Amino acid sequence: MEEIVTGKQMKELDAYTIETMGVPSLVLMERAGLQVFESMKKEGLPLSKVLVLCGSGNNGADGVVIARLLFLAGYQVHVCILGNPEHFTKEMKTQIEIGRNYGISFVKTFCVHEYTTIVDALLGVGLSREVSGLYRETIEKLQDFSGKIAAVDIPSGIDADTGAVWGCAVRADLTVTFAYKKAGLCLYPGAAYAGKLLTADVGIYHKDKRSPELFACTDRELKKLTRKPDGNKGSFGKVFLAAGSREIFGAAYLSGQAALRSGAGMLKLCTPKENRGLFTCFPEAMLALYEDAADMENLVRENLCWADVAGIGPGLGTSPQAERLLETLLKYADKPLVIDADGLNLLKGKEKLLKSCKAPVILTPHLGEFARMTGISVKEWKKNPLTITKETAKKLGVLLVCKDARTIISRGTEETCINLCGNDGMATAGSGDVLTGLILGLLAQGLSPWEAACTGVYLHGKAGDLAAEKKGRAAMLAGDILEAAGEILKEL
Ligand SMILES: NC(=O)C1=CN([C@@H]2O[C@H](COP(=O)(O)OP(=O)(O)OC[C@H]3O[C@@H](n4cnc5c(N)ncnc54)[C@H](OP(=O)(O)O)[C@@H]3O)[C@@H](O)[C@H]2O)[C@@H](O)CC1
Ligand SMILES: Nc1ncnc2c1ncn2[C@@H]1O[C@H](COP(=O)(O)OP(=O)(O)O)[C@@H](O)[C@H]1O
Ligand SMILES: [K+]
Repeated sequence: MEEIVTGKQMKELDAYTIETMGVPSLVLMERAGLQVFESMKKEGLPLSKVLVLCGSGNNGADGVVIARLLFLAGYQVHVCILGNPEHFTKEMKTQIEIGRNYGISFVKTFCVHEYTTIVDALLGVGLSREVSGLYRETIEKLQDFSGKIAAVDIPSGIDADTGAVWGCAVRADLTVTFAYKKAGLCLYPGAAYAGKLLTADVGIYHKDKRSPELFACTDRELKKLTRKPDGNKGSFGKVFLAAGSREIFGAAYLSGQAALRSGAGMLKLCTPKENRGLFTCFPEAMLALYEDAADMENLVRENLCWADVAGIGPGLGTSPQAERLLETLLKYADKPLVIDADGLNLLKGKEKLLKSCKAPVILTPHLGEFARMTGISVKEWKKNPLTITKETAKKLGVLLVCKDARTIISRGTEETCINLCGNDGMATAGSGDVLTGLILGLLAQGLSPWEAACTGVYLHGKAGDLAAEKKGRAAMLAGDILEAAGEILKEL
């Protein structure tokens, strides 16, 4: 997994490295500047004439280092320092003095069109208020700039914790962030302002390995998924999935296929009797058919005995049968239960039943479903997604997967997972059904609910990226994500 930090945590780590480990602040800064300089070259930014815009804090001081390194390498470079000299940090004063000794050019005014690349070192993780005055005017001027922009640590104007824009912000082509990704670079809109995001090691260190509060999955988590050579279909797990309705059949098919494609041994689909004929195209699935609400109790209890994991929701509809099915599952489930789509819509008013469920419950709402379920608007969630997801998970006593361009996963504890892969091609009908199936498949193979949710979302995102590569973001279908998930697991 990859740790992600807030601005405050980053400042604490900086301070620890400097004060406890004894690494001078200027050493960290030199490494930071060098990493940005090297990245700009490696990424092929046009460096024939560069302007470095610096603020009065240490982000600005990094900027002066970058200007010096460019100057020494023979590039034409100008530095413009904004901000009140009375507020310069001690490192900033030192860097200006060193820069003067080398003879780099400091300018007071500039015309953006003269430059091929601009380095944004105005504001870093120390941004503390709305951007106004000269900083704002300067950031607005960059909107007309047709060259490339490289941001130091974080695009100026982006909140390091939430990704929100403080009045206005720099739209970078490249952001080189130090030591850890900042939460604000992972959440939208900050993620969009960052452009290509690189994380650079500058020597930040902490003796005590803390478990991260916020993290993203990486391929390392996927590589933990192994098959047992002597396993059988029982040992790879049995999935019971209540999905599909008279009107909708495809969702059950996609979800069920995803459960099997992610490696589950057996699948039983619980669906209305009149759907029987439709499933001839899905011979791998067993069927548990129901006719009316009265059938439910025995059917659910028998199948819960058989299954290792249960899911409900994709294409389920909101009929009285569907509602009864959900209630019965909540009443009797003693194995992990995943609730998605219409299962979530039917949950409204059933908080008590949900809380009394003996099984670990995973809810996978997209933001519309989340808003209907909780009364918290999409706008409100987007302002503070990490905290709201955590508090809602805690309040409901569930593991919550809030699906969005950056899906957030919480079980109400201190640790939160954010997914950094995937793309807008995944905003296509049935994509969420595939995710439900993947999580079920991983649960069936023995992953804990937390591992299955975090790894399942990551696998889904990776599969979305592979599908986009093959079919294009506009043309890809949920079925392509499903197929790609299988290919990714094969590559492991
Ligand atoms: N040695 C280290 O620790 C290392 C640190 N590193 C680097 O340091 C950066 C953090 O530096 P930092 O803490 O000095 O904060 P920074 O982001 O420069 O901003 C603070 C300044 O901005 C000002 N200001 C704030 N809001 C404003 C607004 N809206 N509009 C206008 N001004 C505003 C604020 O002004 P004041 O409140 O004093 O008026 C203050 O002067 C970090 O991102 C990384 O790049 C790396 O080199 C690695 C080693
Ligand atoms: N812009 C995006 N970037 C990355 N992932 C996305 C984006 N839009 C949607 N997704 C992902 O696609 C899936 C859509 O799920 P959902 O809305 O439930 O689809 P459906 O109900 O049609 O099955 C979610 O996992 C979501 O995180
Ligand atoms: K910056």
